[in-house]
Amino acid sequence: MESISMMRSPKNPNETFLPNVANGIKDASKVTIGIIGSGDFAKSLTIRLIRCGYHVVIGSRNPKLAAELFPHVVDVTHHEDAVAKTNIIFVAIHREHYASLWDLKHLLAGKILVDVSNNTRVDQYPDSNAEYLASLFPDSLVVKGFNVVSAWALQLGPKDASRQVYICSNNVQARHQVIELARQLSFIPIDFGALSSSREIENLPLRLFTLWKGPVVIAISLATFFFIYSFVRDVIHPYMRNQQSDFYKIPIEIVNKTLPVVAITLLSLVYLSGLIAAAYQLYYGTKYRRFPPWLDNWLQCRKQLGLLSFFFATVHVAYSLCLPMRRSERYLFLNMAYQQVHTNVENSWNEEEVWRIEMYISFGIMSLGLLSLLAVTSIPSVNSTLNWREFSFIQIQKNQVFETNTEVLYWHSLQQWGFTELEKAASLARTSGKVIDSICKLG
Ligand SMILES: NC(=O)C1=CN([C@@H]2O[C@H](COP(=O)(O)OP(=O)(O)OC[C@H]3O[C@@H](n4cnc5c(N)ncnc54)[C@H](OP(=O)(O)O)[C@@H]3O)[C@@H](O)[C@H]2O)C=CC1
Ligand SMILES: [Fe+3]
Repeated sequence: MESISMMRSPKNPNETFLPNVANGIKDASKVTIGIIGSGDFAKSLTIRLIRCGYHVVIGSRNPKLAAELFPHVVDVTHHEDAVAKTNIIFVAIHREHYASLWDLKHLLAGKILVDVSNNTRVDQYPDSNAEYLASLFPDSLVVKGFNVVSAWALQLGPKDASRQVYICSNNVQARHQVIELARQLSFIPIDFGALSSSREIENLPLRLFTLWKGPVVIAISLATFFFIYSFVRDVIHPYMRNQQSDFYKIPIEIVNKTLPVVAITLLSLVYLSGLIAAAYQLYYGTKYRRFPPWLDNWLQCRKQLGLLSFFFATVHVAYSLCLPMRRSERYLFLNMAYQQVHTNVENSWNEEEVWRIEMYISFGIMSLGLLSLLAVTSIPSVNSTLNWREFSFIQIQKNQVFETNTEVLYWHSLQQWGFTELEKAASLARTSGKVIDSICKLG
């Protein structure tokens, strides 16, 4: 079968490798892909390439030993031999070993070298691994890519893992060939432009929930604060004052009091950032001025804050549904009934209280429904089915209804907490927010 190795080796590095295919790699069965290294990544990539119909040649320091690890259809050979047989070579070894390929420099000239390496720390070296490879082999066409897929994900196939791969190179043709190859391997390639982006691509797998850190810390801090406040107010205070032991309230009641306040506060933080951004633009009279970094970060975290709010609200609903199941609730209910009989009260119906609670519960359920809708539309696969107008409709219209519900619930929560002063402050903040919002709309 014809392989790339049989083709003329290009003298000019800017020349395309696959002269018989105008738009990159078209017929996989005629293409041989080289891989240097026989480790985990090399093995998984080989399996994926073979499944997609490619020929694979492995370059190893010890081909005899390495051959046992690969399917028999794979050509496992020495580095020189492997490099001579192909024009697209994946460098599946660690950065520290790049220099060991120095002797192959003349053979690698004009060939595409795909750097798949990762580091163990963000910005570990002054230059990225791909830039370092390019500096070692200036006559080769270095392309960065595939480092965000693990060996495990490569083997599993496209079903169970993230499909996006980020690709960059200073040579446009080489970049497009690797992009086409990624597409044929069922990945979603994302063109990151020049090789200078490789540092960013190499840092991607090392990021650990970057956008989640701030919101999670805020949520935990709020939860801790409100939990302690509630514990002191509803358990410690009655105990110190009347020796009344209400410690049974800790696992459910105190937790359930904390959850909705955290949910609503987090949701307020989602809207507050937008209001501050609007005020900032009004103050400077332009929308072209960059927001300060803290506000920029806050605006970027809105989705995470919203989802955390949804989480707290959902858990609150589950806790609330369990409230009547508790043994303590049954005792309290019976005691209340007895007290009523004792004091000869036939009907303790309180119209105002009944209406208030009915309304709160109804608003609560509606808010949760709307919050679920917002959470669902923030899922990328759902989000991508909406056009910009539909998305704004859901975000703006639903938010407005939601804000009204939230206000009622906020009021209810704060009343429960006895935050009279805070209540006034919150009301003032909301009113000023609305004024700013209206001015923005007029503008
Ligand atoms: N494993 C993974 O999930 C992922 C790995 N990567 C990247 O892929 C590259 C390979 O990773 P992985 O396969 O896990 O690593 P392994 O340690 O499993 O394999 C590395 C290979 O490098 C070769 N090698 C070892 N020492 C030297 C040396 N001194 N000189 C030349 N070659 C040497 C060996 O091949 P031989 O003995 O045949 O020469 C070895 O099999 C790394 O850069 C890694 O960052 C990227 C994404 C995910
Ligand atoms: Fe509630």
